[in-house]
Amino acid sequence: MEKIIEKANILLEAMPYIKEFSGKTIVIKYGGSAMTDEKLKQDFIRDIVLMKYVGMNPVVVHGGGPAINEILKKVNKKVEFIEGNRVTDIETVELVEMVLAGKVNKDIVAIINKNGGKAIGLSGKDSNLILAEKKYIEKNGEKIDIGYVGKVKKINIDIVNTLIEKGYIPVVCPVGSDEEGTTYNINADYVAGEVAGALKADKFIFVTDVMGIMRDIDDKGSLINKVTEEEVEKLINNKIIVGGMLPKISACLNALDKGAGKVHIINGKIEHSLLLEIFTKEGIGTMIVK
Ligand SMILES: Nc1ncnc2c1ncn2[C@@H]1O[C@H](COP(=O)(O)OP(=O)(O)O)[C@@H](O)[C@H]1O
Ligand SMILES: CC(=O)N[C@@H](CCC(=O)OP(=O)(O)O)C(=O)O
Repeated sequence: MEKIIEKANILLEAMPYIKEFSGKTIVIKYGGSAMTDEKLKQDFIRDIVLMKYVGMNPVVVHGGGPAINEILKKVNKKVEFIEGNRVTDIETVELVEMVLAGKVNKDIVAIINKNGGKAIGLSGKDSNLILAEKKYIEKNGEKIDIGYVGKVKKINIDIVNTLIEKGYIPVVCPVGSDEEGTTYNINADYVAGEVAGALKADKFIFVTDVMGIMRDIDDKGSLINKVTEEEVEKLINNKIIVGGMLPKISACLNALDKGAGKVHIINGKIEHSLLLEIFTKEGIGTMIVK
């Protein structure tokens, strides 16, 4: 009996958060590194459906870096990143689109639907959601060409709003095109930041494979619970924040600038991390503030 009463208490604990976020938009960036365990993936996606059932409006932007690497290895193509962006030749961009808009996107959509949600998969090409332009990397005063890598020029968010209004869960993959129809591979963190900004999302959550921003990757105790823009700049200059965390930080700050509410980075390798972030006072991971 006590155990059952305890369950009721746990449900009640969630009530203030259900109230706070009911009707609110929550953008979730689901990183490829957090998708690799099938059980965690199923649980994670079920939690998104639960959010919808209690009245929130989740919007998913996903990556899939490891799945792209796998395909590239199979066809003996080199995997190379410069400052968090994949060097993407014409053959690679076709494979990226196949993997992200095809397999990865539709897997997420199918799991949401299997659990009773109504998901719609979108690439940036659908309804011109992501108008892209070629991105160059600036390094030591030089402009480096990394191929078919894009940056977001404009987000046409109408289709996402329409889907939310109709009760769907939009699932967006980071492939876009320019005015001529050229396809670009875009880092999913940047796309998520732009989508969160365009929606003025009440919450924007990065789900990745580390606890959050850490002072030392090997020391769980070094997790930073809350960080300001100024502190983040110091951490970048001191090379504490490097690699895959850099585009996340830039996307967080961009989203905050454009009017997103609370921004968090959490660990998708912890069971039900999303629910713990949303439905508990303590939350988990790192919160980024301006
Ligand atoms: N200070 C830091 N704290 C935590 N992670 C960091 C930090 N600096 C760099 N990272 C790296 O960022 C990675 C997350 O980015 P990434 O691999 O691109 O994930 P995703 O697929 O979720 O986008 C972590 O696995 C970690 O290696
Ligand atoms: C240009 C660029 O780097 N695009 C990324 C797109 C996928 C992605 O961002 O996936 P994660 O979120 O899992 O890292 C790539 O090709 O890997």
